[in-house]
Amino acid sequence: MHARLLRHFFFFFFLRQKFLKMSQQPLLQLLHNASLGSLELKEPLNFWCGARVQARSAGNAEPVYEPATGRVLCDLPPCGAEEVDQAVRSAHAAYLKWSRLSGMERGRVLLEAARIMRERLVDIAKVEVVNNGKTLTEAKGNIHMAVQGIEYFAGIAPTLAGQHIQMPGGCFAYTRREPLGVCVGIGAWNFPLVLAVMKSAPALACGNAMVYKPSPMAPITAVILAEIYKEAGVPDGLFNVVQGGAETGSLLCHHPMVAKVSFTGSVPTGKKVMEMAAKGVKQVTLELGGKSPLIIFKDCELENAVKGALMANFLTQGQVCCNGTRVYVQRDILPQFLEEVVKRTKAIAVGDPMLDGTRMGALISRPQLDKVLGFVKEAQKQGARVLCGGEPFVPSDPKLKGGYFMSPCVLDNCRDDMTCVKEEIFGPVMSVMPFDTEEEVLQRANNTTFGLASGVFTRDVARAHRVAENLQAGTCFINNYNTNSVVVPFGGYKMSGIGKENGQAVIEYYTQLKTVVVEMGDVQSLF
Ligand SMILES: NC(=O)c1ccc[n+]([C@@H]2O[C@H](COP(=O)([O-])OP(=O)(O)OC[C@H]3O[C@@H](n4cnc5c(N)ncnc54)[C@H](O)[C@@H]3O)[C@@H](O)[C@H]2O)c1
Ligand SMILES: NCCCC=O
Repeated sequence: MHARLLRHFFFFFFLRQKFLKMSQQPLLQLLHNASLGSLELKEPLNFWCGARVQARSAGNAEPVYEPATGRVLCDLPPCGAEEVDQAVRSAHAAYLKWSRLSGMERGRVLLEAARIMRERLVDIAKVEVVNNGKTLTEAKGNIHMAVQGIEYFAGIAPTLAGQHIQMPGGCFAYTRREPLGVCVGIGAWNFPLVLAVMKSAPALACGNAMVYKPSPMAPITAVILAEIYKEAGVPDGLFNVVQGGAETGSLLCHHPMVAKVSFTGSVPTGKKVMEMAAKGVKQVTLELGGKSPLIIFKDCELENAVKGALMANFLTQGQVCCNGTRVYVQRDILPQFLEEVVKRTKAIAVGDPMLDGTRMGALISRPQLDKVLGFVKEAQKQGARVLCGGEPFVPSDPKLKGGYFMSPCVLDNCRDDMTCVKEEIFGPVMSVMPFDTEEEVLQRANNTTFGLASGVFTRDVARAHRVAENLQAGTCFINNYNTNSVVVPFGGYKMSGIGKENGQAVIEYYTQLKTVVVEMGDVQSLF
């Protein structure tokens, strides 16, 4: 009897050890070679104090879907006040250590993180495909961009410096660029890892800590990033992930130990975030939505303009904030433009996002798909003509039958007052309109509350720069579109946002400037 009990004890002890060992494996190792239709997520997706953490309560858990199949990947319980507090406190403790390192030391750790991410690029990209539905080709490009982002800010870290300012009588002042403290990042679902990196890499490079909340629709790769940072040598607690939706986000925005909120998402949520941050006089960066104009003049190189319009509308199933979805084409070339753009849109291979040849995967969710298809129907009712696409698409592979696919759509006969031209659709729908003069098109292009991006195709150099100057948008692409880069500042005008991400400009948004004034003589007192 005694021996049997002992055997049982050792058996369960062995199982427990095995389980503990498993749960300590990096998430990516568990997801190694992720594939569609098979991934099951049992591991916790929160991360603070340097470890993955199970949410306290499984209540209110929301399903996370695999967009290409419609399968449930996991149920995601949201973090509550206690968990948010733990994550913020863990970030604050790490910030006290990290902010004392030199920029060179911080940069070295970030470079190691970039090296690890590059080594695992394909595996991470596959997880992004499973969770987001975008094609593997695009996901690989996204992860490559994330690696570059970490490398870029690793390089910026040692260059952070203040100014020396001479004052009368040999006195002088100097400025110190200091971190803010605990920064919160809140992300959208369309570029899950890229957005987490675009916020965390500059934040960490500047000496801050971060608590990041991914979108509950694409929660996985942020945790992989947390594990990579840890492996690279950041102190435990420096980068944390809390999962949840609006309520968790709002707890983060209100937390008194948070110095800044960097938010990426829609305009309505951005307004709420700004209001919440205002209560604590916290800094905000808002990267919001857009309805960007792309202007194609008759003197353009037509083939490039057509390719540019496709790149401006159909990457990531059209779910890109800066997409040029209002395509203004000078009347003389409209027929040729439409013929070519429709031919190429019809040729876009929609389907299994893991396959090399696929160029369009699945939209993020069933409601998003329905919403986008609804925009197409509404456009038709308002007088637009569907030249191609705009229909649900069912791939032949039975595994993908429940996926959220649609055929990319080109709308002609559009007018500026139509819903499809005024509102952000966030799906693969291009609205095309004719114009006659430069003055007219600029007025129409700027007649919007958005101001994220814009584009112009012309061979006339003077016109290109004149149009770029007069477009009210944070970015203007000349003779291409969506050629964003980590080295170039990105951010919106008007209701599309406040602040910049990427490029050196972002340093301004993750640091504060302290002025030190030095007297070299005696105090001249009036009293
Ligand atoms: N400008 C940019 O760089 C950029 C980049 C990507 C996406 N976007 C925009 O994001 C939108 C699509 O993303 P989405 O649907 O995830 O946006 P969303 O506004 O619904 O959600 C964004 C994030 O905010 C969180 N959130 C929701 N309510 C909140 C609240 N009350 N307090 C705090 N957090 C809250 C969500 O959980 C999510 O993490 C589009 O408008 C797109 O243009 C902008
Ligand atoms: N470069 C990432 C821009 C994301 C917009 O949706």
